[in-house]
Amino acid sequence: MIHFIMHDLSSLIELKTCQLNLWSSILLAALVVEASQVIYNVHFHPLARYPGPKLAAASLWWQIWIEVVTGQSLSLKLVELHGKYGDIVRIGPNELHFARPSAYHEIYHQKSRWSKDMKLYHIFARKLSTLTVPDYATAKKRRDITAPLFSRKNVIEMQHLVQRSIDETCTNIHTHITNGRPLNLLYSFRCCAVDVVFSICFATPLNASSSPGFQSPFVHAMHSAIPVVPLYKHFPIIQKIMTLCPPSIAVYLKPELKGLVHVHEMVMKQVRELKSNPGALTSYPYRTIYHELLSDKDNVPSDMELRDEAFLFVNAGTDSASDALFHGAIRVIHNSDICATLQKELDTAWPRIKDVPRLEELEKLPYLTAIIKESLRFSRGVVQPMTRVVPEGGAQISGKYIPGGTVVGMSNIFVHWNEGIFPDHLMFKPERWMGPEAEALNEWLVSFSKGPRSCLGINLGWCELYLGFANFFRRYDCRLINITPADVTWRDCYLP
Ligand code: HEM
Repeated sequence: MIHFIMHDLSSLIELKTCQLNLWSSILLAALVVEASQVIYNVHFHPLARYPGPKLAAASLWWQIWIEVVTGQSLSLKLVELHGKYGDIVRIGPNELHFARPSAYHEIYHQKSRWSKDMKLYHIFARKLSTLTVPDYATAKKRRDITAPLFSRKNVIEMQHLVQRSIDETCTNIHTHITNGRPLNLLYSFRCCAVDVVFSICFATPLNASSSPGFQSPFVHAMHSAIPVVPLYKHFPIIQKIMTLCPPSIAVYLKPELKGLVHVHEMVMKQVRELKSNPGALTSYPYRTIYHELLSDKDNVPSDMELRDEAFLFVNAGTDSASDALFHGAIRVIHNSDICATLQKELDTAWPRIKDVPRLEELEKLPYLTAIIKESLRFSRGVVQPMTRVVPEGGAQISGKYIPGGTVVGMSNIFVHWNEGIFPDHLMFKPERWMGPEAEALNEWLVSFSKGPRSCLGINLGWCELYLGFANFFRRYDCRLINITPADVTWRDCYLP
């Protein structure tokens, strides 16, 4: 008996030792592979001759350290790195970042057919949308479908919808004023912008602009979801798990997401109704994205494609426009001379408050136009380098040959903060956009990006900014309470 037990015990020990040996061999093999990869990346990779932190060249963990562990802004870190290493910096084993402004036009140029780098663009849970489709050809087809909705002609026709959301925002602002309560400017602009997207794109009201205190649960949810972007960028698995998580559990884990879940259900309901009964579109008061997306009977998008496209427009159209309004407005309010000059121009062009001018008239106002451009320059838009993949055969960027397959990008702050182009770049100076030399400056306003993947909603964005600034400063005299523009800090999470 004892003999048998001893025998079993020794086989068990042998098995355990064997398992242990197996695990240590696997671990050792993994370490050898990783170490060889690091040696290859640093010394033999085609990008090995480009300067930059050795750790960044060695492994992706350098970016994870910067963005996820220490919570720094990649774009701000890049300012420091370019100061040290020059115009081109290697910021990943296969990634280069550029600082010379002319490189912006070389990467995001109109003739470029370069793909988006999915390491960045998978951060969007909505994979099937125009923004997240990586290759040029597929994206072009997708863009062409909804482009008529965002053409200048259509935006001019539909501007009353933008004005309607602004009027609703102003009614809510009025309630604040009569109750003597201060206004959360960022949230009021966010609510207005999201309502514009809902009315133009879906012909469905969200009524965020009327929410008490502009505390729309949806806007709140969107805002609280942004800081998680760097984590999703580097650990897509976490995002996948969160996407698969049933809404009730997601809300239980993060109650702020309630508004997002509600809107998700709202969008899905509209999508399912239209898929089962496309004829219902004839009862809509005007054309929406669904009219365009469902127009090709031979190529009907899936429910998921429709949902992803819908969410793209909400995401793309909300923060960008409202951030520009916010950053511009606080700077205008902060500087009484700028504010007075703007209000004088608006009072002259818009003498009777009830006769609201049209976009076409506002576009002729030079100071308002200059305010908008300077606000766009200050608001940063998509601040993270929008990464693209250099096609086979390579390309010339910043005077250097860049091999095919390299991921390249440039944050817009390297253009908008360039002293040579924008002297005193940290000062809000609308005048820089006026006068004889100002025309040449337009090429350096890159908030909407450039090239075939630049902003599809640019005309709508401009419309919101013209009507938004004009209405706000024609109707109200404001002052900042317990805050100056310098107090507004930001962190790069794709958007600021
Ligand atoms: C001031 C307002 C806006 C700014 C500054 C802005 C900026 C941008 C930027 C920089 C991109 C390129 C993103 C990238 O490649 O990573 C982009 C793309 C896009 N924007 Fe805007 N945007 C604004 C408003 C809007 C609006 C109102 C809409 C529509 C409702 C919109 C729809 C889109 C779409 C569909 C794309 C994807 C284009 C593509 O990938 O081919 N944007 N926007």
